[in-house]
Amino acid sequence: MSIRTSIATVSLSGSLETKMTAIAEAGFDGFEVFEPDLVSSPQRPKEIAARAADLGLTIDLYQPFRDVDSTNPDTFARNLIRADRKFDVMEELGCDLLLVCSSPLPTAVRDDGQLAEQLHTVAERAQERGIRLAYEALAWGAHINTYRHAWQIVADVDHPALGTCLDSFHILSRGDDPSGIRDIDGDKIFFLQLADAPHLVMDVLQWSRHHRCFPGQGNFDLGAFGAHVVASGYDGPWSLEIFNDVFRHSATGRTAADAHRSLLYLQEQVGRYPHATDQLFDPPPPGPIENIVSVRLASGPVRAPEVAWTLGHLGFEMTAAHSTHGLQLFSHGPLAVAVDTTVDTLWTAPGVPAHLPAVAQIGVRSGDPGEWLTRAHALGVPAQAVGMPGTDTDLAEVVRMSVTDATSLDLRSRSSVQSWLEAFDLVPRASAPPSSPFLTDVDHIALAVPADSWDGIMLLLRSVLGMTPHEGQDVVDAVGLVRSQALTLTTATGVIRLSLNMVPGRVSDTDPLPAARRGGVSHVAFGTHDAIAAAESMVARGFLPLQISPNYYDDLAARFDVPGDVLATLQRLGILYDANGSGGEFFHFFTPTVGDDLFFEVVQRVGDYAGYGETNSAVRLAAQLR
Ligand SMILES: O=C(O)c1ccc(O)c(O)c1
Ligand SMILES: [Mg+2]
Repeated sequence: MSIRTSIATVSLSGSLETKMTAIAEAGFDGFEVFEPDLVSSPQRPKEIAARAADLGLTIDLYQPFRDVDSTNPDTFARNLIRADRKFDVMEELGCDLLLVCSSPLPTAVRDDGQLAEQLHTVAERAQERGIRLAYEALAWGAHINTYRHAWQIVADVDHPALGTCLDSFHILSRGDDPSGIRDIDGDKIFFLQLADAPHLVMDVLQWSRHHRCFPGQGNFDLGAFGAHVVASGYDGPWSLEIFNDVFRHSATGRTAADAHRSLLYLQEQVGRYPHATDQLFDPPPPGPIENIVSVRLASGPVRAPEVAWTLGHLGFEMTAAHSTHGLQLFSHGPLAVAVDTTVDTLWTAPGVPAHLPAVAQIGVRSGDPGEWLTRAHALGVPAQAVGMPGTDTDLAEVVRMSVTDATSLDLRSRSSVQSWLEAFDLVPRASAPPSSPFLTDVDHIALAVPADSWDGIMLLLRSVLGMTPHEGQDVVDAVGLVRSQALTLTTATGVIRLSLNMVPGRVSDTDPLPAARRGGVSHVAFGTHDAIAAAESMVARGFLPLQISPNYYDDLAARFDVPGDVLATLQRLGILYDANGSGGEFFHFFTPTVGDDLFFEVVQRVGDYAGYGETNSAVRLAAQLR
């Protein structure tokens, strides 16, 4: 037996029919009918039931009610009549579980005894119709707003047709301790709703109605939460109830697929706790992984010279070109950057203009890409084994998955990295690579992602790869706001760091803002042991440092004890600085943007500095926009 998966129709966009189809295709077992979806549907409840059955879906819960109890006797009497009519609908739907939320109204009953009495009355009537009630505490309920209090009332009523519904959002948003769930009789938990959310400081009702997301997309510890639920003995469906403004207009099928993946991922998380049930989905573990070994940039023919020129400043030299694929290989010490100069290499969604240049491919070395393929497929990610053009590389040597519409992640075996390099003309276009390389590795890659792909990408990186998200960041500057989120993965050979950037909201392509602001800017950051020496070498190659405001260096002098001569050098070379208070330091500098949407960074980490110089982002953006 496996855990049954379910999702509330409110979590998806489109008509009820569209939602049901997507829910079935994504692999769910059932769904919750959200009242407005039913009321606006042209299908009668019987037809909805028939369609659900055709799709192999059960209707697990119906939620037409938020305010059953009332201090006004007339209102309560009217609510009972309303309940009877809704029981009729449920009979036709073939659904026997009704959600009852704690009332947020001023007329909510505030006396536990009276509330128990009213719920008992409704439970009696439900039982006559073969229906059960699941009572849920809303975080903003007028009187009942904690799961413990809701459970207390349910225990007091002690009626077979009344149980409780747990919703992770209402519990975790309040900072409540979920461990008390272990003490609830699992048979009396009639339903489980799961939602994640990003940490936000705002009114809890607005937070709930607009910013919930799927498990693995936000900041709640749902693994621990799920372990408490398992310990209670609950064995009903795990259902997603996600109110999210972006999902309301995103592609239904893609959101449903992400939703289902989130429940698989959550089960894997819960399975790491002791005494977890063997009903939990247990995907194949992550494969071996090392570091980023190659980057492929889509530049197109027009931007190619500009990209080559910038890479030249960074100390890269074009060492080879691909005979048939329009690829140029730039090398610097151990680093390989392939520049794709063809016109058709940037895949974008229909109607989305291809901004160039872009990070098209990130190559990561793995001892066994095949293991990643198995894991990705188990989690429903359409990863592929690909062959290298011009080689007879074994197919399982490279495993590719799309991260964004424009960027793929390639897991490459050691031999495929070699054959990838060998696929280029062996006749070098330039002399030997620079004798003393000053860049050591790819420190991090930042990808600009569209707002409606953000949550799906987070889930992909966290679920399949097991990356860990860090505190998100909003960078506000003269022309708007960029949200950024770093994720890391500690590997056998170091740390893979990716960061996602987006400009929240929809900005049209005809917007007078600089193009770079439409979706944030991507960048590739190379590591160095000595940022000052690296910058000097680059200046010797013709690099013009970004002009950073002198005010920034005045501020540095005020915040840190940087010696005056070092400060003068940093300023001359356009190097920014940060320190973490425990001896860790960070030196970094940037190229201007190449085209509209890409730049490069050089970073030096000292000690245990683990950040990205986030505090300097606004200064960097201002300098690049000038
Ligand atoms: O926002 C609400 O009103 C609402 C309704 C039903 C739920 O299960 C819930 O968690 C929230
Ligand atoms: Mg709920």
